[in-house]
Amino acid sequence: MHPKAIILVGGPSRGTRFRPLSLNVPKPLFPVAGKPIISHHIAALSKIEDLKEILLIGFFEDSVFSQFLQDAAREYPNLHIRYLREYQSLGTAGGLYHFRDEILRGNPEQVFVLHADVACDFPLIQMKKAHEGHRGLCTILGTKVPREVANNFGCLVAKPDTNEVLHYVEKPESFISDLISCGVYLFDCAIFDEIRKSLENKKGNVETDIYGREVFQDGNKLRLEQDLLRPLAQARKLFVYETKSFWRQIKTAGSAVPVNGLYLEQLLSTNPEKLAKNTPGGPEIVGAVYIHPTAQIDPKAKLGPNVSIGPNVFVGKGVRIRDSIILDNVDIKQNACILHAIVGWNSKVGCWSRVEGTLPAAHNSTAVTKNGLKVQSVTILGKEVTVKDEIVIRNCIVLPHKDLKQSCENEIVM
Ligand SMILES: Nc1nc2c(ncn2[C@@H]2O[C@H](COP(=O)(O)OP(=O)(O)O[C@H]3O[C@H](CO)[C@@H](O)[C@H](O)[C@@H]3O)[C@@H](O)[C@H]2O)c(=O)[nH]1
Repeated sequence: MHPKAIILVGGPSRGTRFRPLSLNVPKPLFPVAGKPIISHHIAALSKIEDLKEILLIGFFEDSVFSQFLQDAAREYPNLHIRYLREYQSLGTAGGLYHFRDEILRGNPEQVFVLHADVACDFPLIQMKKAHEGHRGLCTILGTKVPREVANNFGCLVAKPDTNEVLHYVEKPESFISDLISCGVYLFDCAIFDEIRKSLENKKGNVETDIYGREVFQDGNKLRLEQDLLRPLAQARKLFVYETKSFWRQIKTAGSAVPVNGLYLEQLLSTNPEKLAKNTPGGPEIVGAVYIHPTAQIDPKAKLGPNVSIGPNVFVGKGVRIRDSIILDNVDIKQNACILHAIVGWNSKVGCWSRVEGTLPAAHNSTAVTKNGLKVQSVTILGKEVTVKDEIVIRNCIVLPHKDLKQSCENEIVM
């Protein structure tokens, strides 16, 4: 079987919850565990036999992905990776339909579709095996989540013996199931006939643009979930493959911290040579820590677990960093402490200062409630923020280019 793959990368307007980080980098390219979010998708896809082509579909400007595509071509010379731009947001299935000729070129039999904003170990080979063992048109990756958060996702009710999906309900109002869709699918290419059918059902909402292309009237995008998966479940053509391994959405900027930790933990068991080690005369490393080769870490610093340090970062004597992402060119002066935080590009943290979020993030949430108010549990410093010596920044989001001269807590610093 010869499959292709699509990564739905979305577009700029959807990155608002990812602020302030999305002001400087589109979310799909934000680095977790030392590489852009979608590089983790591509690494998993590269292991599928006979998969030669990956299409990123979204509505960012073309230039956004050009450097990334050049780097990916060097890393995966056998994969053809391209970006296809929707002229406007067409919805999660609209882009698939719009680019159907590109997708079907070369007659693939199957197509993987992956949301860019999820993190997991992408058990694609196992999904493919399961898919080829049943008569469905789609196998969807599912996972169990705590009951109280299940309604934020696409919920699945499946037959336990056959994994056939009996009901699919997108973000239901009341509890239906704790088995949810992970945003990772494997479709037979016959799915394009189903998309055509659901398009015909929406016919009243379709117009033809000046180029003769079918477009959906604004607000009537073609949605993979409601317009395709739900009817597929009704027709008994949808099956679930449940993962017992980690899975997490990346919606808010703060959610990058736990995702970074999950990918680092995965590296610890699969490729520990990519992680930092304790060496004589080196800094103290606890658990899974990634350090870019160009970063300079004082031997008296202590890092980890769950820390990623980007290129050209300088970490001074006595610094303590845990559960954090430190982006390129950051300068952390001696005895500073960074916990549950993201420190943006070119920022500076002064001596003896603390930049911290108070709690490890709960499952699929980075907000905690204090006196009835929602506060951040991760502190995020945007690009080029300066934190003066001996101050404490706790549970704050700090927009780029701010100069913090006094301590602050539970604030959005604009
Ligand atoms: N190309 C393109 N991509 C899009 C568009 N709209 C969304 N996306 C991409 O599609 C993915 C899903 O985004 P949302 O539409 O925001 O859906 P959601 O709230 O994340 O929920 C979806 O994902 C959950 C798993 O993370 C599912 O549980 C849920 O059922 C649903 O499929 C993201 O990667 C997003 O960038 C679009 O118009 N065009």
